[in-house]
Amino acid sequence: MSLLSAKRLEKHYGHHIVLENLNFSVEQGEFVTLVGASGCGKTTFLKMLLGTQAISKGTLLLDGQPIPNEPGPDRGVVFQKYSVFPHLTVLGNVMMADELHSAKLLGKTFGATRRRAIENANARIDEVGLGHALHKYPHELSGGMQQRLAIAQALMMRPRILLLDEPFGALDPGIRQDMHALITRLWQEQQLTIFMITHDLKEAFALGTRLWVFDKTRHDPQAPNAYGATITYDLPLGQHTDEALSAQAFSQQLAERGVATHTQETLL
Ligand SMILES: Nc1ncnc2c1ncn2[C@@H]1O[C@H](COP(=O)(O)OP(=O)(O)OP(=O)(O)O)[C@@H](O)[C@H]1O
Repeated sequence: MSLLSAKRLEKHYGHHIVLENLNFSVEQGEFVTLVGASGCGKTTFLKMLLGTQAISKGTLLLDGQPIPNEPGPDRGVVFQKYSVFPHLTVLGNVMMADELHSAKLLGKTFGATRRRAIENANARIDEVGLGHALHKYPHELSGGMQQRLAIAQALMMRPRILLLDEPFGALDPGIRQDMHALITRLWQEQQLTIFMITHDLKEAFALGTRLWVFDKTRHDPQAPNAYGATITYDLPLGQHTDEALSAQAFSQQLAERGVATHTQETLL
């Protein structure tokens, strides 16, 4: 059985059809990169996987069961910005992920349970290379360090699925390379299944094992919200290809077919 699967999945906001006819199955350990024009519904898709947006039609299954319509410890998420709490230290931020979860089950944690949570938080913080910054606040961290913190927070509950919404979009190219190495290491070590939105096709090729392009196949100029985007390309990505060249060739192919994504602007 696939980890995640969808059949004729749709998402509407009122009369606005954002996504339609999504069909896929994803196995554990895949790294799916998602590209598509701004506003085509990529974040909405991640929110359905996270459980903060309900599906409108069709099926979306996790382990063969309808995906719960609330976030759970099996799914972690990192957004481009503002994922961390500004008034909490690095340790406080990562502990918060545990506290939010435990509070739902047991109320506040004490004693041995809390000590275990602190040990767990320290381990996650070390994993992302922030062990030296345990008691710093987010405003004292660089952009890259803040995203490392957001990743540690997302991994605190040991999720199987990690959802990344343009997590490196605001970072400088050099820092991005470091973050690519980090996310690749965590993906491999923790056997995560990752869905990552990016506007950078080179990044999509460099990190993913599979690339999805979201686009509309039907348009009505009189009613722009009548049709939603779907997955128009589902491309397996080789691990040993020249990512930059492959990304450029694919970008040209998209341009020839009139698929508008931001990615072409950066590549062509
Ligand atoms: N909660 C909401 N209620 C109503 N409409 C929404 C809601 N969230 C998103 N939308 C609309 O759904 C469409 C898809 O938005 P979404 O953020 O999923 O796109 P996106 O592909 O992630 O865009 P970007 O690449 O710019 O982040 C947009 O038209 C947006 O305005």
